[in-house]
Amino acid sequence: MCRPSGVPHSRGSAGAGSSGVGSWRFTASSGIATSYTVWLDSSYTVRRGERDVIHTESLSRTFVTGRQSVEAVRGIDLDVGEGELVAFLGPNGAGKSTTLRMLTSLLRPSSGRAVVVGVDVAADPAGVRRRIGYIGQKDGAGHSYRVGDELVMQGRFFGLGRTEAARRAAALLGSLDLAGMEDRKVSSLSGGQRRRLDIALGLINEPPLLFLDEPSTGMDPQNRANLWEHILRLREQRGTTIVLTTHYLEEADTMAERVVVIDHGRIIADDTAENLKAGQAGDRVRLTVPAADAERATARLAPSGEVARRDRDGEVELAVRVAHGEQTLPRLVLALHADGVEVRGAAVHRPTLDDVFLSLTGRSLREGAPAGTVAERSAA
Ligand SMILES: Nc1ncnc2c1ncn2[C@@H]1O[C@H](COP(=O)(O)OP(=O)(O)OP(=O)(O)O)[C@@H](O)[C@H]1O
Repeated sequence: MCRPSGVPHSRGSAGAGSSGVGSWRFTASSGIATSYTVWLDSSYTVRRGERDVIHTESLSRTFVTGRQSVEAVRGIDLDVGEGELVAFLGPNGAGKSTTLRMLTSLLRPSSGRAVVVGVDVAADPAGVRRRIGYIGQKDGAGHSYRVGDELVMQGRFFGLGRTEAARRAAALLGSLDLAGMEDRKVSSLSGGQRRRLDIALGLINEPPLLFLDEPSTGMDPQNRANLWEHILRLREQRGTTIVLTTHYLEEADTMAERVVVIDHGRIIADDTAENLKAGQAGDRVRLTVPAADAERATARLAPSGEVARRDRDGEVELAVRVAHGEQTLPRLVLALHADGVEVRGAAVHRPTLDDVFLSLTGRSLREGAPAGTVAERSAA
């Protein structure tokens, strides 16, 4: 386990109770921590919905390297209440990780402010770190340690008794598909296994506010499901507030109760996935008719909205956006039948978050997504 100097080993300043110590990892070139797990006052209790645990005002970050300047985050205003599960969704380079790193005090904002669990990130970064958990994109475990020892040690640093630390370690190893690897050295684990160990290290202290930067990237579906089971149980049992970034549209759609869509460093939408899909895209009804009936069918569909047409092999597929596809489709089919149109095929396409992004930006989230993430999931 890596423990740089300056990491507080003492009790937290706010809230009673003990605080644990986490591990840090620094890149040699920049000195910026790229992955760490942090500590919290273990007695810090969460009362869901009582207050905002995150509040930002015009939060911004510009990177300047040589003559180049990148406005990674441009004025983010965000409030997250206790117990919320929020996903940051956006294409590569949108500013998700930079936002997360400012919220976890790893990066100083260039302007604006962020208050996390009641503490200003710029004024008291150590105070923020005492109260949160963070699972970064890169591995944070000490490579020469054994897996079981690393986890128990981490639990002990958080102030857990040996028995409790061992109990939680065993439970995490089991549910993250690492059972039987207790005695293996971290360095001998595969990339995916190491990622799961990182997650276990981040969860062992059951922090009240947990940040996860692309937690499931690279995991197979089974391990992703296990991870989510853990996260959701933690939330249910402890009221943990969870903020994560993800490339998986499906993950944001089904797991997060709130999706914050980020593009070019700005929040461009912030709502439940259901509302985003209903408000931005609507359902798409597709009907296949003989080419000879296409004109009549188009005239019938036109009052619902713009009709898209695709010709193929003597048939025409017509598509139109409607508010409630499943209710609208039978009515449309009956009306077309009454008009003498032969309907050869009919389907309702529920919008995805990619449709929402497309409708907001004119671009697909799939463009530029890393292999195995948005592109693959969307194609499925
Ligand atoms: N240390 C840095 N120095 C210079 N530019 C940076 C630095 N960190 C991030 N950037 C730039 O800031 C922008 C936002 O990056 P960020 O990592 O926040 O995006 P992201 O939405 O998390 O992307 P991804 O999904 O690929 O992880 C990008 O253009 C990126 O190249």
